[in-house]
Amino acid sequence: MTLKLVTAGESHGPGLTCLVEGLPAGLELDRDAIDRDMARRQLGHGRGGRMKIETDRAYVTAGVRHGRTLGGPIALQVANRDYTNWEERMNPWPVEATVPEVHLPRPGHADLVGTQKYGLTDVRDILERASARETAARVAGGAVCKAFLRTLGVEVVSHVVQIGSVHAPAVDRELTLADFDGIDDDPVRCLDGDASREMVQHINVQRKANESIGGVFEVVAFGLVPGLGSHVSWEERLDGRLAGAICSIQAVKGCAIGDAWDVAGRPGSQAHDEIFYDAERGYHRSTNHSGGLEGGMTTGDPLHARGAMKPLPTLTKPLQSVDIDSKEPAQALRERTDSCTVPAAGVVGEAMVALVLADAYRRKFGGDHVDDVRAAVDAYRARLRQG
Ligand SMILES: Cc1cc2nc3c(=O)[nH]c(=O)nc-3n(C[C@H](O)[C@H](O)[C@H](O)COP(=O)(O)O)c2cc1C
Ligand SMILES: C=C(O[C@@H]1CC(C(=O)O)=C[C@@H](OP(=O)(O)O)[C@H]1O)C(=O)O
Repeated sequence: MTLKLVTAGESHGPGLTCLVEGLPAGLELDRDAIDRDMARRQLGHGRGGRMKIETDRAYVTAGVRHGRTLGGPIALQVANRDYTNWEERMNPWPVEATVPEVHLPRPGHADLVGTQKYGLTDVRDILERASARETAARVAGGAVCKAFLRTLGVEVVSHVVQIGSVHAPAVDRELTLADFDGIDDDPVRCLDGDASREMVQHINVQRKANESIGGVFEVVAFGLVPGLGSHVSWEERLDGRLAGAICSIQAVKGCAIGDAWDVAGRPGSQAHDEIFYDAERGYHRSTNHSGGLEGGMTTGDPLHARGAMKPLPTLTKPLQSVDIDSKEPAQALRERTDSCTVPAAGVVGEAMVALVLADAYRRKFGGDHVDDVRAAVDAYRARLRQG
């Protein structure tokens, strides 16, 4: 049994759809919890004018009855409020008006290579689907995956560790779920108050200088069983699945599992997590450099996966480009834009990690009803406790 998530929709079209296929029947869903994640993705200092227009909600149109999943595909719909301002330009059907084409590709966006690949002359035919508006649909589906994980004792959270050149101080202990209480009240979703203030300042300064800003977020998952994923084939190794899911987020260019970049420069004796055993705790480790993954499998320690985001491509002082109609030099398209979305990307990262982990639970434990899954997980945990 595997889990699939598919999205459809354009940034300024009528709306977005997410289909989640492969969850068991009987899973209780909390509408408010789903919409909380939708709202969290819209937050963060550095967002642009579009977020003042949208108030995202996920409407369930299939796969759920009276708050419980039925075992079939779940369909979630998110409306684009902005569509009313774009109805002529984005109508699915022909319109009377002449809609001018966009011919100025932005360096760093999908604009140029998309028109080349698909043989299109209007950059809008590419940018509408390339836009990270699509992540609203992913977060709706991710919230359903989180509900599944929550019934198995797993929580997925995130925080921002870098904005532009400002880094949050390293934490020299394992984070706990309690550390994340109230993090959504912070304007950049950073755990350190001083760093947060500096990050906000940095965004303000860069935005004023017509710049966009990237950074790094970290997703942390608590409460996992050891042994999700597998060492036996490259496709089953969870490191690869997580890195793929995180790097699939628009503008994310790198993923680090645990202390990846740091341990690359250390001797082995300072890179690995020594193993201990006592009757009460069973096997355990006193450090977590591995980020909770060894041999492509979860160790049972908190899972840490970071995503490095490049600065957003749309600039208020545009870069050099070429008009794809006249082939003359021109400045890139200047559009309304966010200046920094690392906090939002962290929430999208949660959704993608939740999808990969929920899929890993489905692969390992199967089950048609959520009670069957819980029973299988409990039996597995009991076996591990026996040593
Ligand atoms: C939540 C979120 C919001 C984004 N907002 C913008 C934006 O306002 N302007 C922009 O140019 N890029 C934005 N991006 C990034 C682009 O969508 C992304 O750079 C583009 O799709 C090209 O893909 P690539 O950078 O992965 O190559 C955003 C990304 C995320 C995750
Ligand atoms: C709409 C969202 O993100 C958008 C992603 C995006 C891009 O180019 O990726 C460009 C901006 O959209 P617009 O062109 O309408 O201002 C962002 O606001 C969202 O996150 O919901």
